[in-house]
Amino acid sequence: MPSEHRRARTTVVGDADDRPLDPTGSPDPTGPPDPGDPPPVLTAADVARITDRMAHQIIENVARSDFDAVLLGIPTRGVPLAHRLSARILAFADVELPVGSLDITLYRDDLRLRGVRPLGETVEPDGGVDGRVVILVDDVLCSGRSCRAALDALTELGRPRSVQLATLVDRGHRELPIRADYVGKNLPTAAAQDVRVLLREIDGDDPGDAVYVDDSEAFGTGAS
Ligand SMILES: O=P(O)(O)OC[C@H]1O[C@H](OP(=O)(O)OP(=O)(O)O)[C@H](O)[C@@H]1O
Ligand SMILES: O=c1cc[nH]c(=O)[nH]1
Repeated sequence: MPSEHRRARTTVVGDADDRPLDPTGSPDPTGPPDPGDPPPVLTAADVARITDRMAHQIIENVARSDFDAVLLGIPTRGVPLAHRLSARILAFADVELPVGSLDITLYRDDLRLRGVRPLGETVEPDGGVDGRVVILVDDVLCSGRSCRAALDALTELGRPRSVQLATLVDRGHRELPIRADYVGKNLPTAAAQDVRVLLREIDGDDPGDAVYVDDSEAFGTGAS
């Protein structure tokens, strides 16, 4: 298993793609880097297909608001996902939703538990957030604490008309009353497992996009 890649925990989402996963993985080139590694639960082709479906769902929904919506990625991997969704929405609907990013580090309720972390970047989307539909984008939804922190961080940017949440994977294990409006894949997982999302913009082309479910025991802490 490539130790340089982040270990994450998960279960994925939707009007989610709930088709059974192929336990043997797929022949997609996004295979595990080491021969002994388990295959990814989602390959690059799966991630692309899921992203396209989420883009269509967002189009259907924000059309009701005259597309007065922005996508705000939560660092780290929510940011490239937000850009991908915007690009696919442009391709499908010929509408360009502005993209920004929202650093939540200082709003987390576990700052002391997690130790020092570098600050991420907050980038206000073109036109700001006031009075608009803000779609928070993240790669994994688990406890909901990151989303809660994002809602607090968002108050620094303005007062949206409404806030929605899009996540590539919902692994359950919620600790707060938070749900996603757009779920790529529901991945039921044990609490001790980690869902690890790799995206080529952050993690490079080798192996490229992939989602793994790891047994945290096998990898030490289980921290993402
Ligand atoms: O619902 P939660 O339990 O809060 O978990 C979800 C969050 O955890 C991961 O981020 P992480 O804090 O590991 O930071 P990273 O994105 O920079 O890796 C993931 O990217 C989500 O943002
Ligand atoms: O990225 C993450 C966050 C929480 N839990 C996971 O399994 N992965």
